[in-house]
Amino acid sequence: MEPHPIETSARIILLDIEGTTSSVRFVYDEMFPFVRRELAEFLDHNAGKEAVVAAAKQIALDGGKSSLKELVGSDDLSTEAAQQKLTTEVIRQMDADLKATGLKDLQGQVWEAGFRSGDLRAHVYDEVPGCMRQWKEAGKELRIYSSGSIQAQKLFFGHTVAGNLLPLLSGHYDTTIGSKREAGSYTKIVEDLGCRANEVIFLSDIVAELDAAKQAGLQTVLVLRPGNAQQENPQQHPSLQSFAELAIGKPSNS
Ligand SMILES: CSCCC(=O)C(=O)COP(=O)(O)O
Ligand SMILES: [Mg+2]
Repeated sequence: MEPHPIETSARIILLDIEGTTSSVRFVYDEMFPFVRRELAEFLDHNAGKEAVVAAAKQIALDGGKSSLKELVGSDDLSTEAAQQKLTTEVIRQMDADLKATGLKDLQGQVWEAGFRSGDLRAHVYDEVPGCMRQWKEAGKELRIYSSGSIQAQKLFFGHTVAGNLLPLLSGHYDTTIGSKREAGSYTKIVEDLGCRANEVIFLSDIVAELDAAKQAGLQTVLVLRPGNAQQENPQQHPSLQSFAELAIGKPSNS
């Protein structure tokens, strides 16, 4: 039996990445292990860069320290000892699967070499590129809201298994605008977009994120992909297994 389409007249389609456009497995089996493997060498070559020190400072704060100095014993990362202490904290935060801004910033910087060399090619589900193109041609604006940093999002969509999808995207949001589980973050996104909340439809694999978006007045859709974590109370949101089930441009009942 054909799945029932989800009809929406939303003008802006806001997409999550992990578990929505792309498989959780790619992130956990390829992207995160890349960081664990390459971090020490990355720090060896890049520890003096302002962007790396800025991420390290945020990692220290996100980890409950008052400063970088409290975490690594100095205000910079010039010594091997400081780099090792930072590495230990990064691994601790990754083991805890923190979606913290500093960790995501540093991960994005480490992934850059992987995406540019071709070691990493971002997974997207088969129908995703075609649907994104179709939506864009129909006049919809496509944007990303992910815990992955904006830099990482651009690398990701610029280097997918289906080629460069970045030109299809009109904008990006990450946790610098706020947590994906807080309604206020979606209100800020709507303010940035300069539209009404119900002109935006948010697609995600996580009910807590959709609850927050719905509270802010956005339309929401739960994306069910193989390997996604089981969600509690999913019935609050319409759901789909493929982007092809989203029927755009039709009257919305929201
Ligand atoms: C380019 S995003 C890499 C994956 C990642 O780090 C992440 O946290 C994705 O989380 P999402 O909010 O997209 O579910
Ligand atoms: Mg997700």
